Amino acid sequence: MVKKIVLASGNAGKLREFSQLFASWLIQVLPQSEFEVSDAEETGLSFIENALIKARHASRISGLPALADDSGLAVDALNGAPGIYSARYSGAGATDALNNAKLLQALKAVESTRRSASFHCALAFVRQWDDPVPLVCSAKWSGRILSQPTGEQGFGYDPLFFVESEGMTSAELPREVKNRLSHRAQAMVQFELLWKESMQGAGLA
Ligand SMILES: O=P(O)(O)OP(=O)(O)OP(=O)(O)OC[C@H]1O[C@@H](n2cnc3c(O)ncnc32)[C@H](O)[C@@H]1O
Ligand SMILES: [Mg+2]
Repeated sequence: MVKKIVLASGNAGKLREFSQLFASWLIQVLPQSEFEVSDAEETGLSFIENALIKARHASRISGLPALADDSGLAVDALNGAPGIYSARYSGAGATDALNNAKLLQALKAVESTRRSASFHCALAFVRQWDDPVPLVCSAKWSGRILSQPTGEQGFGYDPLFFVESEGMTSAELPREVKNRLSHRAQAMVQFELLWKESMQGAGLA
């Protein structure tokens, strides 16, 4: 029975959201920093490939099952950029603020009706580093990119991501609302199903 897993992420915003999303689970979820896991090189070409790379890397170093999240923002008017490069969009020394500034610059001439975008989240879970049957799932969350940052919650591109159904940015949403609607929240719903199915398959639930 899996009782302890490593969360293969160095992103404080993600770790905060996962601690809320895992709150009702009966397992211990430990950040990779507790095992001195270095950041893996994200050499994949898709969110799913990168999530698997990160999960295998954290599991190999920690010796524990590992879950990784690879996520990012795809802007339609930019042909899906920054996509898997979302964290590195503004180059070496990228920060959330620099990434947001670069995105606003790239969309400067694009009118509001053409600023549709989506957040994507891929989750990959491995029981051991070379697990041949990882649990993999993904989800997206649609919105629109504003012309100036609004809101203080969340992280990353949240202050620019306007959620039509709520009439505010994801950085203005109460955290329990983001944790119900977001790409990460939706991927977690799928992950929970896969997890339960795999535990049943193993005769553990
Ligand atoms: O790889 P790890 O260690 O998990 O941390 P990271 O920050 O490098 O994470 P990614 O490689 O998955 O890159 C994700 C990027 O997409 C952005 N992003 C992902 N989910 C987001 C969310 O819920 N709200 C705002 N931005 C998000 C985030 O700010 C990063 O720039
Ligand atoms: Mg990363």
